[in-house]
Amino acid sequence: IIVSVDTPDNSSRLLRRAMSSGDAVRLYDVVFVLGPPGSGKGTQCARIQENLGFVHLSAGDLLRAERQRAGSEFGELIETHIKNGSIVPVEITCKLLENAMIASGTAAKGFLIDGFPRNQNNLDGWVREMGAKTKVHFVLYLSAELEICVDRCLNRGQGRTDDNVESIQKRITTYNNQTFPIIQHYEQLGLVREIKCGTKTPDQVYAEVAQVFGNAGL
Ligand SMILES: Nc1ncnc2c1ncn2[C@@H]1O[C@H](COP(=O)(O)OP(=O)(O)O)[C@@H](O)[C@H]1O
Ligand SMILES: Nc1ccn([C@@H]2O[C@H](COP(=O)(O)OP(=O)(O)O)[C@@H](O)[C@H]2O)c(=O)n1
Ligand SMILES: [Mg+2]
Repeated sequence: IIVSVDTPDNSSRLLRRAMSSGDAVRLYDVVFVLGPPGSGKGTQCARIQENLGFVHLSAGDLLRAERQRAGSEFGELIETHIKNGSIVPVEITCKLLENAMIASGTAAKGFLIDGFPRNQNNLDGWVREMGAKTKVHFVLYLSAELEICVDRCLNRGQGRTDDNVESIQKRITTYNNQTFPIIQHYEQLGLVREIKCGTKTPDQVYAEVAQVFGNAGL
C-alpha cells in the first residue's frame, strides 16, 4: 500500500491508520458538525481548526465560492437553493468537499465538515463516494433554540442572500424536516455529541467542544 506523505509525523500517522484498518486505508479522519442555521457551527469550527489542528471545511462556504467562480456551470442552481434554503444535490457538494480535502494535503489532523450531511441525499452520496476513504469519528451537534438562531442569522452581518426572514424560515423548515432526521440517524449509531449552545458564550461552548474532542482522543 502506498500512501503519500509529507512529514515524518504524518508518515507514522498514515501508517498506523493503514495497519489498523486492514486492507482499506482510511486516509481521512472526519467530524461532521451539524445544528440549526446560526447555532454557531462556523464560529466553533474556526476555534477547533486553530487549536486542535483540524481543517475546517464549510459546505455552505464551498457552495458560495463555487457560486462566485467564473465559469461555474452550477452558479445559478446553487443560488436558487441557497435563497430557498433547500439542499444542493450531493454530487456537487461532495465533489467540492473532496477537492478541498485533497487540496489541503496530508498535514491536517482531520477534517471538520461543517453543515453536511444535511439530508438523506447528502448522506447517501457521502457514503457512496467517501465512505471507504474516511472514518467519521462523531457528529458534533450544536443545538440552540430556534428563536435565538433566527436572531443570530439576522444580525450576522455577512451580507448573505439567505440571512433574511423569508429565507431563514425556509432554512429552519429544511433543518427540521431533513437535517434533524440525519442527526437522529447518527444518534442511533451512538455517534452524536450534543452541546446546548443557545445561552452560552462562544468561549463557554468551546470549553465543552474541547472536552468532546479530548474524550474522543482527537
Ligand atoms: N455562542 C454564541 N453566542 C452569541 N452569538 C454567537 C455565538 N456563536 C456564534 N454567534 C454569532 O451568531 C452568528 C451565527 O454564527 P455562525 O458561527 O455563523 O453559525 P452557523 O455557522 O451555525 O450558521 C454569528 O454572527 C456569530 O458571531
Ligand atoms: N450540505 C449543504 C450545506 C449547505 N447548503 C446550502 O447552503 C446554505 C447555507 O448553508 P450554511 O451551512 O452556510 O448555513 P449556516 O447553517 O451556516 O447558516 C443552505 O441553506 C443550503 O441552501 C447545501 O445545499 N448543502
Ligand atoms: Mg455556517
